Amino acid sequence: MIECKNVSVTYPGSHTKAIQAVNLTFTKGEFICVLGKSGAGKSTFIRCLNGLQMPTEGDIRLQGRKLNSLKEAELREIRRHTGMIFQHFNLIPRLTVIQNVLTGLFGSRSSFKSVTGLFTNEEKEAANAAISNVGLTGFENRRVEQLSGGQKQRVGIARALLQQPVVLLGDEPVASLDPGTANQIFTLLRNMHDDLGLLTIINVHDLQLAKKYADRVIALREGEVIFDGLPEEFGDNEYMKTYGDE
Ligand SMILES: Nc1ncnc2c1ncn2[C@@H]1O[C@H](COP(=O)(O)OP(=O)(O)OP(=O)(O)O)[C@@H](O)[C@H]1O
Repeated sequence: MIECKNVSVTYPGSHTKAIQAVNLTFTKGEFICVLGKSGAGKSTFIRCLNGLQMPTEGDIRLQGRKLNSLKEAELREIRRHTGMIFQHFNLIPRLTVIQNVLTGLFGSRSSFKSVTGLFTNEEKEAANAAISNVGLTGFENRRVEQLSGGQKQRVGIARALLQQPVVLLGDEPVASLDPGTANQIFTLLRNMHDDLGLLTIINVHDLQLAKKYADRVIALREGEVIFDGLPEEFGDNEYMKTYGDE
């Protein structure tokens, strides 16, 4: 479904590669966690997968289509079916839960309709269904700034759900949450993944979460893939290689 061939990214003005020569294939149905120290390249990699960051070398193909040769409109179409959730939620604090969830439709609407906030009853019903799916019924008209971190991330997930995603990407979506809430969010993501048959790829700092929820673990170190395997194969040696100081 997604194929990365020799993918490297060098940021302008940098002498080192944020990710280097990454060769990976991801298929529908896989729930993958990406591990690595701060600065290992996890965010850069995730951003490459929805075309927010273009590789400076190599190719990424999504369902056979090469991302770096697509026109902006085609890229938008791909992003429309790629849900993305973030560490800091990327919500609009002064807007309500349902207004934030409806922004998930922006990718599929004309900019005029988006800014004027005209949504059909059908779209509002779909948003309410997504809100119910993440357990936030009753909060539809609450301003997001009044919610807890876990509730905010549920809004972020509902927004992604409304996009009817094929691929779900997460950039440290539980890094700002306490361990109990982080587990609840991962349970929700895993259930959603299983119900919808998604490809899910999530960056995470917490190895225990990766081991508990993922089918496959990938570890990056200084931009290189140093582990790609089953969670149970990621032992003490792999931990040291990923997080150790040498
Ligand atoms: N916009 C940018 N411009 C220049 N360098 C960048 C940019 N974004 C990231 N980098 C550099 O690229 C490398 C990888 O960063 P990246 O954010 O992808 O790592 P990460 O594993 O997600 O880290 P963290 O866990 O701290 O978010 C780092 O050395 C970082 O300083």
